[in-house]
Amino acid sequence: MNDEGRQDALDTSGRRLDQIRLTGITALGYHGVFEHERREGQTFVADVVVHLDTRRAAARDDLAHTLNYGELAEQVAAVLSGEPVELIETVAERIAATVLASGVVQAVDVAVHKPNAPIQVPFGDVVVAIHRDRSKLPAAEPYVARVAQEAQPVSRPVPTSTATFPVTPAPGAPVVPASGPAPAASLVPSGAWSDAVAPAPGAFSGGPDGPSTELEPVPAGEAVVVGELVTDSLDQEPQEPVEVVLALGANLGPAQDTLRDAVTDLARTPGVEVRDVSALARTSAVGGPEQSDYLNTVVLATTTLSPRALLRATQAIENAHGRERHERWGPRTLDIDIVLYGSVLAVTDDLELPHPRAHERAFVLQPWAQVDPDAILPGLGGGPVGALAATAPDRDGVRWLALDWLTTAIPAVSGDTGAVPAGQPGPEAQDT
Ligand SMILES: Nc1ncnc2c1ncn2[C@@H]1O[C@H](COP(=O)(O)OP(=O)(O)OP(=O)(O)O)[C@@H](O)[C@H]1O
Ligand SMILES: Nc1nc2c(c(=O)[nH]1)N=C(CO)CN2
Repeated sequence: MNDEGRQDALDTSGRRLDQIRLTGITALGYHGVFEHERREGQTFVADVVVHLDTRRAAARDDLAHTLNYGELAEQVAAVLSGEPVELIETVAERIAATVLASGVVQAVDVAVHKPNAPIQVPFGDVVVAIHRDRSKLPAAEPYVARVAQEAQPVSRPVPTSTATFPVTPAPGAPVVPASGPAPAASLVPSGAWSDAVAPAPGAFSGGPDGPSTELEPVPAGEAVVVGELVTDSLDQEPQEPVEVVLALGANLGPAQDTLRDAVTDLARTPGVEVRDVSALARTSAVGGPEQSDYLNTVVLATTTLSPRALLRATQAIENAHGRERHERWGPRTLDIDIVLYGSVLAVTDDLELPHPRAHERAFVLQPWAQVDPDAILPGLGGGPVGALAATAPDRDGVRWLALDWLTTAIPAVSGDTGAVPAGQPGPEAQDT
């Protein structure tokens, strides 16, 4: 909380986000529990604080990279005067959902005031104030004004991508040249790979003929723009479940328990199905300050979430386990990296696929090779995972792999940090 009682929102690196504040948006609305409130209406007032990174907009002096406060005011007023509901809590959720529908917004504070509420004692104001972000999503759908619905959605997403992204267009999907109109949400067709993004060979052990990632087809009749910045396809849900590889690590607190709970959390995440979990590796820390050993594991899963929704889900699990970001590669209660998302290769500000350092990390490659001996890592520096593990610079730092760690406490993993004397294997551990 800051001095004014508002909550500061942080970016994924733990830094305070910028804010756009809009206060005193006023409209006549018909919300309320009582019949006379529904009939006569009354004044509702909203204050909104939008948390986002405004640097890109400022650097380019371009409204397309931030939230237009004029549109924001209209959207909020449309919710206030829109479809009546009983509770101002619901009104606040609707406003939050509508604001968060913009891809540039990371979090939002909403306060809804009802200064003339039917309260039978003298009072100044009654306010419901909420904070919502991408890990605590609003309990409402974004609001779309009825009249505007056909012509233009009120909550039009703002393009956020920094790199094009490979998409296999559906057979017969229309592709128009760069001069075509830019829709709010469209896909970049294959054949227009940028330097940063290229098609990858099959992921998992499927090799080149393995599963490929098919994202949503371009709806018939919808235009596609080549080369322009468009809504990022990393936000698009796949048509079919996609195989993903997640690397988990922990070296603060009860690391074995945390990793086991994190696997359970992943398995409970809607849209994620855990298929297999590797042995637990005890590894010496790579990079960063001097710190205790890590416990590492690799989870094979399938997902129907978009790449970025999966990132949000894994970050929410990290946060739920007390993840704090102080210094690069510093000690942590829990880290979950997305090593692979199907055959997708992408480089954007917030998500890189495959994980850019997976190919050189024995603490990822060894447990991965244990659970999937035929696995192939696509992309730059990629190759058979077992071979990469054998030559990775930190290979000697992998001390042991414990097989039954999900169901059995590993006696060698003791104390708060999970640290054990160097080289000491657990009872059902394999020396590496
Ligand atoms: N494939 C990926 N998986 C997870 N995070 C990613 C990925 N690609 C990019 N990121 C971004 O990396 C940022 C930093 O993540 P994190 O703090 O976990 O890094 P780290 O674990 O300290 O370092 P490293 O990325 O080397 O493992 C995240 O906020 C996320 O947006
Ligand atoms: N052994 C080990 N070293 C690390 C790890 C990790 O999980 N295990 N994670 C890091 C940043 O993600 C940096 N260094």
